[in-house]
Amino acid sequence: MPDAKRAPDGAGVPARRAALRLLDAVLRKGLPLESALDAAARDLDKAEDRGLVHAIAAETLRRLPDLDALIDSATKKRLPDDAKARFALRIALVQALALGTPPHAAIATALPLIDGGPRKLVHGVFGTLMRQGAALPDPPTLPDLVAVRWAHAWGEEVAAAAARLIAAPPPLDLSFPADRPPALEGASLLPGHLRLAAGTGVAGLAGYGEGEWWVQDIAASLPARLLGAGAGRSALDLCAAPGGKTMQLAAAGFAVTAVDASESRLARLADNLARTHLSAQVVTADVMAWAPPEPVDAILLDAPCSATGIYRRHPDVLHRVRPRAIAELSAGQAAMLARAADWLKPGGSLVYSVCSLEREEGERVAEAFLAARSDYAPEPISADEIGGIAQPVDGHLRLLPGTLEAEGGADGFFIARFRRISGG
Ligand SMILES: C[S@@+](CC[C@H](N)C(=O)[O-])C[C@H]1O[C@@H](n2cnc3c(N)ncnc32)[C@H](O)[C@@H]1O
Repeated sequence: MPDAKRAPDGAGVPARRAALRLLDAVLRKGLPLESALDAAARDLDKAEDRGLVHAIAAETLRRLPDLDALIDSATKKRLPDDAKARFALRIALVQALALGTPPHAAIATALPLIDGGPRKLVHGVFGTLMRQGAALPDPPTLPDLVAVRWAHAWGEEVAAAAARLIAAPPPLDLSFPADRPPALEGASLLPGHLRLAAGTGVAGLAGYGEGEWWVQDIAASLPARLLGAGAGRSALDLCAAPGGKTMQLAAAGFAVTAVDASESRLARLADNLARTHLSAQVVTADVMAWAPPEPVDAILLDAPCSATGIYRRHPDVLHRVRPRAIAELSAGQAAMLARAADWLKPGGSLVYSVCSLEREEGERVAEAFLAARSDYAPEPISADEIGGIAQPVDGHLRLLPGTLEAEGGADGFFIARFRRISGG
């Protein structure tokens, strides 16, 4: 409802209001950035305005501890975390210091967000920081909880690499059938992979409409590769949408059944298959309630997870994923893996993957699975299978920040492969 007392918004203000709503949805309500975007930007029609809203919110989330430290350095009394004045200052500062917005435009479009609140204070803090020549540090500072958790799990150097990788936008990785490389310039780190510069627009790129390739981080392309060639073999792709791995499996020749609980995400999977002229049987179902009609030769379970491994593209995970959620997800992953394991033929391979940087969702799930299932054995992954881009640990792949850093990095992932040795 329009606020009767509020002056009409000037140019650029609705996008900043939407950015404030989006940041509030992530930081106060704990919602994922991507799923909160539509509601937050509901009154913006132009794609460029929505793009600006996303850019402001995502960059604020990447730089939050440093933005807050600047704000705190210039206020006598600390502004509460959820104060509108703090949100408005974050939005103005991130634009002026990281997104190249002229400072006068950054503050002019942020002040109306305060609606009768402490405009003078916000104006004063912003002005002081600009006069002082305030800058954001490089690399950015990780939120304390994440820095401590990752340093504890993986060591200080990995946490430091994660901070370095937040500063630079990730490159654009494409996947395609290995025997049909697209005519594009880029670095190929594996067969069926091409890496293009960060910021490359997808829609205008040659071959998109023709379905010659799909966007997929190189780390996310590894699980399907580990199931090998598919001619004459059946595969279940569990938790499949939007279908990056389904397309890989179909391109490798598997007869794929792609299962996912989300209709909207499966609609994207169907579009992706149509665009790339690949085929799979698509099933809308909860993996915990569904079962296949007969056992299959290969299974890929890309389980729902905290997604902390994709913090570069989805920096909201740095702020909203808490240990309790990780524990709950881990229990769900273990239950899904136990169920899926009954659907594999003896001699078949099962790949379990999560885009998570938490041991609880990776190593711990794999260990507990092997301890509980005498019909399964590890099927160790070798570095040669993945072109040496990472070194397996105990036969599993653990991709940490720092992997391929000189080439632009890779998402954080855990991937394990098991072989069914009996039963079925
Ligand atoms: C990590 S994403 C999958 C990404 C996908 N494998 C790809 O490569 O494009 C996890 C998926 O799990 C699905 N999911 C979550 N819980 C599920 C359940 N109980 N049964 C089936 N799918 C589920 C979500 O809808 C989501 O699409």
